[in-house]
Amino acid sequence: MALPSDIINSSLNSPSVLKDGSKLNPDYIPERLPHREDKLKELTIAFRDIVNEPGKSSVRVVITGRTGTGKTVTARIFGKAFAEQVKNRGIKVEYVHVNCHRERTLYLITLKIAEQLKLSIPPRGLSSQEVFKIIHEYLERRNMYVIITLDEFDYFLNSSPPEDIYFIVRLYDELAVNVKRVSYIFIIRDLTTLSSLDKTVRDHIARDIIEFPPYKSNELYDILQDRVKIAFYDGTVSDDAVKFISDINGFDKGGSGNARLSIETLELAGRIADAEGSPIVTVEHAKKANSRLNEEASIILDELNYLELHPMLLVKALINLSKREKKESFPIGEVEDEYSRLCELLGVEPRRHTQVFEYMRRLKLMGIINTQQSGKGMRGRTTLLSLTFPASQELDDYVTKLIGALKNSEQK
Ligand SMILES: Nc1ncnc2c1ncn2[C@@H]1O[C@H](COP(=O)(O)OP(=O)(O)OP(=O)(O)O)[C@@H](O)[C@H]1O
Repeated sequence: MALPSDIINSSLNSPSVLKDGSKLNPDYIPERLPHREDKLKELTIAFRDIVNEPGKSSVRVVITGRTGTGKTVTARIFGKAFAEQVKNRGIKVEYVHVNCHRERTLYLITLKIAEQLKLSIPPRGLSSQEVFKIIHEYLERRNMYVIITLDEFDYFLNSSPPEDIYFIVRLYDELAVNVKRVSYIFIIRDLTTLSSLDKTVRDHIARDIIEFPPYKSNELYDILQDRVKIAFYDGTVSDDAVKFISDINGFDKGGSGNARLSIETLELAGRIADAEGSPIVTVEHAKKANSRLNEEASIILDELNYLELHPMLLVKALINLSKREKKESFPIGEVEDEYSRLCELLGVEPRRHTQVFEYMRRLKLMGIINTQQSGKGMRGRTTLLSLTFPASQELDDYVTKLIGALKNSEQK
């Protein structure tokens, strides 16, 4: 039997298909952005007034789209490249990227902006408004402009007091200045978050909306091939493996269109090939990686087997809405309406509201749905529901089949 030290040594020396795994890291910023060139163009057009008429207006752009559609990476690449290009034209622009999920309050967001501008702020005693004033004075002194991306802005809208939302978006009502130096990119996964906001606030956010559609399989293929070139040794990844991953995830083929998940699958396929001592990543490795990553989803499929008819119809209502409206979360009222419609179609009596509420609570405990409060707009809060997994065709078929079986057994 081999000694542990021998095993460790030989494994440390064993060859790998990966030349540089960091290129598959979710935070890695690639040099090229296949299939997002048009979005870079749209962003440039939206922000070109900073160059044409500096200081005249504060640009606001919303980027929206499902998870893994390249919203963050595109904003980052745009910001950096835009700042570099306008420098050649004599305009100083800094790009700042803040994740509102990590920086959960207005105060923390403001500090993060100051930190990225390399501005030192006294640790205590200042309000967010005062920090913003310091930031603006700093920009003014240096005759600079800043593009601030507020990523996962949904979280900020859903969890902040209205006065903080008001402050950040209506900045120039609060700061008495002539030259507008701050512009924003708001990244919002689900646009329904905006609908609960007061119109005067909403109009300051949603001026220009750029949608990022889920990727099709040929698009994922190009994105993956780019990563294969920089992360793997030449010729170590079979074309079939890349094709399999892009087909399984391509939105046009019933997948979620998620580039992050596709890259993650590619990486895992590489690690599986290494673990098996294979010099090539084959389609089998890609399949294994895919099913490992889908294990969680399959646990959920198992859970679905135990649902009764009415909670199952609520799941189906959410699947229908997600597919029809190409969004992820829906106000509870909308889900109930779709549920009632389904009941009518099936000729069953819909359950009362309180009972539906109870089912939703249970579905949440089972990890099948997520609930979230919508923003505290003037029109009050509402609960937003979403599925914890993509509403794929496969899942839809599965749920439809289960509903049919439950309906039949009820009739017997
Ligand atoms: N067009 C593209 N070319 C190359 N890589 C891409 C492209 N689109 C997305 N990616 C990569 O896919 C991953 C996910 O992208 P990103 O984080 O930008 O998605 P997102 O839309 O912001 O997702 P989320 O809503 O979950 O935050 C990252 O590793 C990113 O580099």
